Amino acid sequence: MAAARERNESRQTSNSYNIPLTAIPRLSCTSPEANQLIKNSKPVILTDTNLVASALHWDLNYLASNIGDGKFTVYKSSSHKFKYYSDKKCQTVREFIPPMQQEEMSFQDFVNLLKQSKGEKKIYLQQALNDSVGPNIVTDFIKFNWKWVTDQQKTNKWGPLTSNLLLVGMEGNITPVHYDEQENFFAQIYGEKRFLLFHPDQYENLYPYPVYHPHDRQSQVELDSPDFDRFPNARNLQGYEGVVKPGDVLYIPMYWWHQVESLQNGGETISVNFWYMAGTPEKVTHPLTAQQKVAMTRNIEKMILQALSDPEEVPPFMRMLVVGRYT
Ligand SMILES: O=C(O)C(=O)[C@H]1CC[C@@H](C(=O)O)C1
Ligand SMILES: [Zn+2]
Repeated sequence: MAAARERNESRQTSNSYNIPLTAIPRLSCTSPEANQLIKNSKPVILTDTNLVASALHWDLNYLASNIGDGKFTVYKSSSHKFKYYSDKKCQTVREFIPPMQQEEMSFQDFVNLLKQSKGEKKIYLQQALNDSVGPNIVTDFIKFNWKWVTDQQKTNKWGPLTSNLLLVGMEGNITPVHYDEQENFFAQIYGEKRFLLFHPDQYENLYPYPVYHPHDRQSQVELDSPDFDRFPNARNLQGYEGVVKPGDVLYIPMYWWHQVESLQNGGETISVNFWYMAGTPEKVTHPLTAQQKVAMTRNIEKMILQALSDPEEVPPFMRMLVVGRYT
C-alpha cells in the first residue's frame, strides 16, 4: 500500500482525487468545433445555447411558489453521496442495503426540509418534469430553446427525448461515478456543479457492478477512497473535469462515466437535464468502439443471467469461463 500511496503522491494533479484530469472544452454552441465534438460523442461545455435562458430566474422560492403541489421524489442520504439504485433489482441481490431513502413530498415540504436539515441528513430532489407543474413553470418550459436542442437531436440522429429531470441539490451533494445509456444535455440553472467525466474505455479502471445488481451502471470504485486491493486498475484512471455555471450546457455522451458534485459552500443547485435515446447506428464497423463494447458486456451479462436463472450462479460461471483461460 505504501508503494501505491507513494505512486499516487508522485502524480501531478490539480484535484483532491489524485486522478489526472484534463479540462472539458468550454465553447460557444455557435462554433463548428463544439458541434464537431458533439458529432464525435466527445464532452463539451456549451455557452450561448439559451437552452434554459427562460429558467435562469428559477430559485427555491420561485419554484416553491410556482411549481404546483405535485409530489416530487426526494432522496435522503446519511452521507453526501447519492448513489442511485434500481428498486426492482433489489430482489436480485438479497443482501443489498439501499444507501439512501426516497420519499415523495411537495416542493414546499422539500424547501422546509432544506432549511431545517443543517448537516445531519443530506437531501436531493430528483424528479422528471411533468404536466403537474404550475402555469408559470409551463411557460418557462415552453420557452426553453427547443429549436436548438431539437436541431442537435436531428443532426446527431439521436432518438426521442425521454425526460427532463429537475435536480435540486444541497451544497456538497455528490452523485458518484456512473454511466447512462442515453445522450444528455445537462443544463445548469442555479449554483455551480463540478463534473468528472471518464471515457467509456475507462471501463476496466472503474469496475461497474454486475448488470443484475441494484447499482447497475454505477462504478464500484469510490473516487475519494479507492480500494486498490479490490480494484487495482483504478490507479490508471484518467479523466476530464469541468464546472458548469448557470446558463451552461454540458454534453455528456452516452456511456461516458460521470460524477457530479454540487460545490461545497456553493449553496443549493438547480439543474435540468435533457436525456435522449440513442439513435440506431448505421452499419457496424470494426474495431468496435468502447461504447459498443460496453453495450456488448451488458447484453452478454443479461443473456448469462437469463440462461442460468440464479444470480448466485453467475460469478462462478464467469470465473470458469475466464480464469486461467483469458487471464
Ligand atoms: O444527468 C445525469 O446523467 C445524472 O446523472 C443526473 C442524476 C444526478 C444528477 C446530479 O446532477 O447530481 C445528474
Ligand atoms: Zn448520469
